[in-house]
Amino acid sequence: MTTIIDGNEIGDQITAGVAACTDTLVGEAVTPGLATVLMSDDGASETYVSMKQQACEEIGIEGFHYEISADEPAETLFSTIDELNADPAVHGILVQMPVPDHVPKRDVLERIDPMKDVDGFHPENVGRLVAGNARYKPCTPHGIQKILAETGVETEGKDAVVVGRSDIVGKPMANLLIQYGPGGNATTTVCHSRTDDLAEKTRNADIVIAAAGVPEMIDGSMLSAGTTVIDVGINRVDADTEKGYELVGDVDFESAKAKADAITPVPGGVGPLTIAMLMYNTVKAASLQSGVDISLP
Ligand SMILES: NC(=O)C1=CN([C@@H]2O[C@H](COP(=O)(O)OP(=O)(O)OC[C@H]3O[C@@H](n4cnc5c(N)ncnc54)[C@H](OP(=O)(O)O)[C@@H]3O)[C@@H](O)[C@H]2O)C=CC1
Ligand SMILES: Nc1nc(=O)c2c([nH]1)NC[C@@H]1CN(c3ccc(C(=O)N[C@@H](CCC(=O)O)C(=O)O)cc3)C=[N+]21
Repeated sequence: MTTIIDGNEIGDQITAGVAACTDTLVGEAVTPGLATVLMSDDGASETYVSMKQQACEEIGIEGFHYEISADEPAETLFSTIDELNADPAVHGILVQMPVPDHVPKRDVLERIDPMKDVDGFHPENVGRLVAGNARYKPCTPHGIQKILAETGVETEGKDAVVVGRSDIVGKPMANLLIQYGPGGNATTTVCHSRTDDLAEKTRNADIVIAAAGVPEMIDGSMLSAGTTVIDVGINRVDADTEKGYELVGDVDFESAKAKADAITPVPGGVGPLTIAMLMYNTVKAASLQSGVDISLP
């Protein structure tokens, strides 16, 4: 029997632990605060940002939301970040990616105070992660680590294949998988659009993590029996539904399920963990900035 991993359930468990930490902080007169900044007219980005704000509300984290029109100069975004860096009520800052083409992404990430960088994208935090001394683990890869642990999937000594090398998902995921200790010690291959014979790589894997942004590109024929399949992809494809689209992953769910030992669905797989780990990092940020100790799950 293939296990269909329930990301909503695992996410809820983590969120409950984070909510308890929030209560501890509030009892010490520290209300964790998360600022989200959206500079895009993209519908999907708006959906994700509002989900993040809703999660804050449910847990008792104070949410601050900023919208900047996509045709504003980069300077407008920079000055918003400067204000949030200086605001003691804001412990975490998330600038929703992607930003418009005229805004230099690297300058945005470097502008955020690394102590408030709850995405973990600032070079200082990336460096710490690579050095094995992470402050804020990037939310999606950290969430995937939690999924694997909760599902009882051992990573040590296993062959893991990460499809995608983005700064948000692929690279930090591979870095976590090769760390020493629990959730790491995997022999990790990172594939991308220039990889020759991807199927040969994925067929040799015990764990496949698909984060390419290409609808249903990994199918059952590319997998060996018994593989754990983590589908990060969230693709909107045109469909005759109320919203006019349907969400599909980077994995062809039915054919992959037939081969897999365990598999995450889309939606309801990795996505809820990304949000849960963002709440986790925000509470950690509030603890680090206030000096109030908490024991995160
Ligand atoms: N569930 C969640 O919480 C989240 C989901 N996502 C989703 O995950 C997916 C990936 O996101 P993100 O990492 O930001 O995407 P990017 O577009 O930044 O990166 C995609 C990566 O996949 C590689 N790639 C593209 N096509 C192929 C191919 N045919 N074969 C092999 N590799 C390929 C690219 O290679 P190259 O570098 O050579 O161009 C690149 O490294 C998207 O669908 C996104 O919506 C993202 C974040 C969170
Ligand atoms: N600075 C920054 N940080 C991010 O973490 C970040 C970002 N930019 N840009 C875009 C990606 C994407 N992302 C998702 C988060 C949750 C779901 C999620 O919860 N999805 C639901 C379904 C959502 C729906 O219905 O559309 C699910 O999979 O069940 C998806 C995608 C965070 N990202």
